Amino acid sequence: MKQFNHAADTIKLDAGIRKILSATNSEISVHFPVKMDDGTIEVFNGYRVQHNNALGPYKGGLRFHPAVDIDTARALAIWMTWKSALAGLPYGGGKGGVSIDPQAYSKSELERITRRFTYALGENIGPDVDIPAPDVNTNPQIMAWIADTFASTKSPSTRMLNLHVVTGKPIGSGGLKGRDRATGFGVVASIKSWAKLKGVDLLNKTFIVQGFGNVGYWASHFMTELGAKLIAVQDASGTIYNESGIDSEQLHDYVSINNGDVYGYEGAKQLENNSFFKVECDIVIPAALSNQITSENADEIKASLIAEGANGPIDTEGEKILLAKGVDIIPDILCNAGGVTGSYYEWLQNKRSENYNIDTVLEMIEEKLSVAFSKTVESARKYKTDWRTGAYCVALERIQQTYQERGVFP
Ligand SMILES: NC(=O)C1=CN([C@@H]2O[C@H](COP(=O)(O)OP(=O)(O)OC[C@H]3O[C@@H](n4cnc5c(N)ncnc54)[C@H](O)[C@@H]3O)[C@@H](O)[C@H]2O)C=CC1
Ligand SMILES: O=C(O)CCC(=O)C(=O)O
Repeated sequence: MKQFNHAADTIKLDAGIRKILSATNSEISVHFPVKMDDGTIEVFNGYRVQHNNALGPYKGGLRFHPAVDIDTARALAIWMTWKSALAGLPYGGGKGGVSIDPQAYSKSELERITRRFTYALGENIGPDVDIPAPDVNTNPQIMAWIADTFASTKSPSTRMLNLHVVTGKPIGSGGLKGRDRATGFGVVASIKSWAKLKGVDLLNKTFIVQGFGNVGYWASHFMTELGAKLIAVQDASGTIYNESGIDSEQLHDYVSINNGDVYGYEGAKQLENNSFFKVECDIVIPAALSNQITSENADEIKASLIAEGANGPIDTEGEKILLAKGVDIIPDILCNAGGVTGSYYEWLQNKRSENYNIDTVLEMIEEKLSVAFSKTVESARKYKTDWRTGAYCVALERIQQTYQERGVFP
């Protein structure tokens, strides 16, 4: 809300529209029972926050993590509204999840948890209402279970018309070729736009990545393709470092047989977790959780660019320190918008009964992100402000225009 209020002041946002955008439209909290493998019953807490739908159906991921609660879902939903608006997509913002550690459950328990959660959300989601997608600890398999459960509640004649209630599905279930890599690809597309703007050659530039899941891995993959060198990775299991370079593909293979964890990878040495942001490098890509860079550690960062793959990785105090040091920050709502943009093409593909090929998808994503990057930089110049505020101003101006043209239902 601090970020929003600062941008709202900057563009002198209409007072009524500021009031509308300061509140979430709905906050759904559900408690649902699931039978465990041993026959006992557990009750889980799930959330879906729908912030604003002035531009189109609510859109945003579902997270399965112990830290998920209504506050987390609220912040993430609000960021989705700005992200979709900045990328020029016909969506509003929503986000949600279930408060669980998925590693503590078997695959069949996770399937039942997902299906009961979907059932509990009922008509609050739908292809033209609110369209979830993957986020932390959720994946294409989980999206397929959601699509199947939601569609199964419809009459046989309309069942197949409802599969695009979620995006990020497996390819065989209507998924988009390239959605798996869309977010990491978009992070690197934004870094390329930055490099072009600043006249920086990315060849041999060093980078470090926090989080080596969907976003962290694919960002590393595409950075490596450009000739940049990955030298440190941190995830929930620990921190690894190799100044000669870490092979992102080898690490990915290791992680996939090591329970998702980088810990123990032999091609790098282990570091203390609190040394990660101190690593000397050119680019930092946070691709894990929020509030990782704060007033406690912002000063340790030596890179010239932070590309926010994660949502909200830098808190407002940390950001002040970084900006004062002259560090460039590509803000989350721009930098990681490749994911929701890919989701948009999946949704369109399903609506139109089409199949896009992967090259077309990546080209379309790069084009949209490049436009959003230019608009952000122009807006920051116009308002003499930082890129995050510039990006928010573009998003708020688009939403303001919609409200001004359509009015508010009496
Ligand atoms: N998946 C997507 O399409 C999108 C994801 N994002 C954001 O990117 C971030 C990562 O999401 P995904 O890659 O999808 O999740 P993921 O579940 O695939 O990977 C999460 C990674 O973060 C690591 N992690 C968790 N807790 C950590 C901690 N305390 N310290 C360091 N690392 C930690 C995990 O070990 C894992 O490597 C999240 O902030 C998410 O909201 C943003 C846009 C789209
Ligand atoms: O793909 C989507 O719809 C949303 C992805 C997401 O949750 C995010 O951008 O934070």
